[in-house]
Amino acid sequence: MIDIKELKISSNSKKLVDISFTIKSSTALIGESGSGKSLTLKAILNLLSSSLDLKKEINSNFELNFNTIGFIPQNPFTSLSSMTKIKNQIFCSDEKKEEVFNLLDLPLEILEKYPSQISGGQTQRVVIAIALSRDIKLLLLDEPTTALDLENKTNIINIVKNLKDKLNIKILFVTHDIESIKDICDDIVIIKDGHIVEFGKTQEVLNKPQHEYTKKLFNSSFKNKQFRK
Ligand SMILES: Nc1ncnc2c1ncn2[C@@H]1O[C@H](COP(=O)(O)OP(=O)(O)OP(=O)(O)O)[C@@H](O)[C@H]1O
Repeated sequence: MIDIKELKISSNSKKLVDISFTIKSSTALIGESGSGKSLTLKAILNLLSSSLDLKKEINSNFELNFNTIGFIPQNPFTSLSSMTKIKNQIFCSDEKKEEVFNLLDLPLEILEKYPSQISGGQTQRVVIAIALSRDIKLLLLDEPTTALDLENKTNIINIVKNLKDKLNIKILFVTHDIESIKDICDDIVIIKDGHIVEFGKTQEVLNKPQHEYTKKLFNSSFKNKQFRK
């Protein structure tokens, strides 16, 4: 379990984020634009701008650092170097490359290609492969489906679901799109203006949201969609 006991971020004494929550297995952090999701991820990754003030206390049974955390960004297209073959952007043994490519259903021929020669969905899967090529214990996903079309979005959601079942890694999935996490994350945390307004088991919160903000968020996300089980 990763216990974020205290995470406070402020800028010139303006409070931007003040939250605490736990990641037992897979947690979704949901909120509208500007609610503080990216700042939270950056703080966990130790990538917060030095102009911001941070108070952080996280308890976990492993050290949170570059080797133990994998990060999947919103836009995979800027993550890869365009002039370098994909095989030279993954730093692990050939056996490990093969293992993660098989896990992500990526053809091995892609290793010999340049990023411009593969599709958007494949690019996102390569970015996930790079994260999994290290022995990570926590996977952070920052709206990983935003830049993708519906088919690739469904694909990535299925892949992350599969990873969760197959690998012993914890997941923190940040998004404003509830649809993308409902089958992946066991727990859900709703964030508004840097504060948690509601949290609980995903299905329970989806079926019976308590806070007005959560209700509004769900209604706008799920207009005309059948999502509750
Ligand atoms: N470096 C910074 N200095 C000052 N304020 C900042 C800084 N970075 C972000 N903020 C402010 O902190 C708040 C939270 O920003 P954050 O980027 O975490 O939101 P978000 O929920 O990730 O939004 P989005 O979904 O649009 O990415 C916003 O009001 C933003 O303007």
